[in-house]
Amino acid sequence: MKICVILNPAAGRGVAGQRRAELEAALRRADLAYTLVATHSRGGATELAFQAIDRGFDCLVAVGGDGTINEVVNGIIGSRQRDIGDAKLGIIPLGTGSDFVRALAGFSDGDLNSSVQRITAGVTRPVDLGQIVVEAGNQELHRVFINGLGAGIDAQVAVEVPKITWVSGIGAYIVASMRALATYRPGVMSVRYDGKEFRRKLYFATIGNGRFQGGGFLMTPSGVIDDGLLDLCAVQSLRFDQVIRYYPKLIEGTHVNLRVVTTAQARSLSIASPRPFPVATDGEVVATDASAVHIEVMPGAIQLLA
Ligand SMILES: Nc1ncnc2c1ncn2[C@@H]1O[C@H](COP(=O)(O)OP(=O)(O)OP(=O)(O)O)[C@@H](O)[C@H]1O
Repeated sequence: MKICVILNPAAGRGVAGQRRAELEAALRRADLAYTLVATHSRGGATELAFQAIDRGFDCLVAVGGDGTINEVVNGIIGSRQRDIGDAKLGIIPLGTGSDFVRALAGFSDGDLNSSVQRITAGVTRPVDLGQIVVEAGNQELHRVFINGLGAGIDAQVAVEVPKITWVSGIGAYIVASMRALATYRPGVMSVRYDGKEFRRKLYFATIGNGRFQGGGFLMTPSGVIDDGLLDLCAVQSLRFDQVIRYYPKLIEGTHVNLRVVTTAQARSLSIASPRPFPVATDGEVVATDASAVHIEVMPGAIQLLA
């Protein structure tokens, strides 16, 4: 295995960068031959993944949070589709939310030694991905996600977070959620999945491959990352008092029993609205003015060192 470690020093609010020396010591202790590259900007991990695969690396290790994993996975799938090469995915989770690894047994955010051991062991398992086409303005955006997609107010939170510079960390997410709640105007959305359809005023429609989103919310409790299916959780437009009452249910996943919530499992889904809506994948904003997003499962599309 020719290993390229792709580190996002900004992940985990800079903790990933601060732990670089510790990470390299763990990799050396494990006697792993590797090349480490660090990202320099947003989206940088996708480009670094392309370059690594082009240079013959067949194992890419994403060091960071869900956004970094997402960028590396997009690099792997993009390279495969363009016949440049292919690679397995390793993960060393050093993120803020690290929602994807929450669904994986044995993974623990910040635990460098056990993450490195998993890469040394070299055992892989196939994991599903979601392939998306977003229609926004005159553009069609193509991406894949590994953990989940948000359309509506949950994506609006991802839009608001970077604007809040006067509070850091989790505080920024709380303020961003408040702002999104205060400003987001839910529109009528049409949701189609495997031949069924409903049209309703929605707060958001979330698609989960994994189970957790938004930094630990059990959004799609039936999500299984290798079942060949994606899980839908669509929440109707709510009154403020309902938001307050229902919000805690997201932590345990009991929101799925509410009448205002529609859940389903499907291989292919689409979300459309005459009112432009934001879309985020794996916590990163893809578009702020989408009119439609089409989502298709890619069963077992990536080999994860697990
Ligand atoms: N060198 C860099 N400087 C600033 N931002 C970067 C850099 N490299 C990558 N990024 C961006 O950092 C953002 C956050 O990365 P990531 O999602 O991995 O960490 P996180 O937000 O702490 O974790 P999580 O998504 O699990 O909560 C991504 O949008 C990514 O594109």
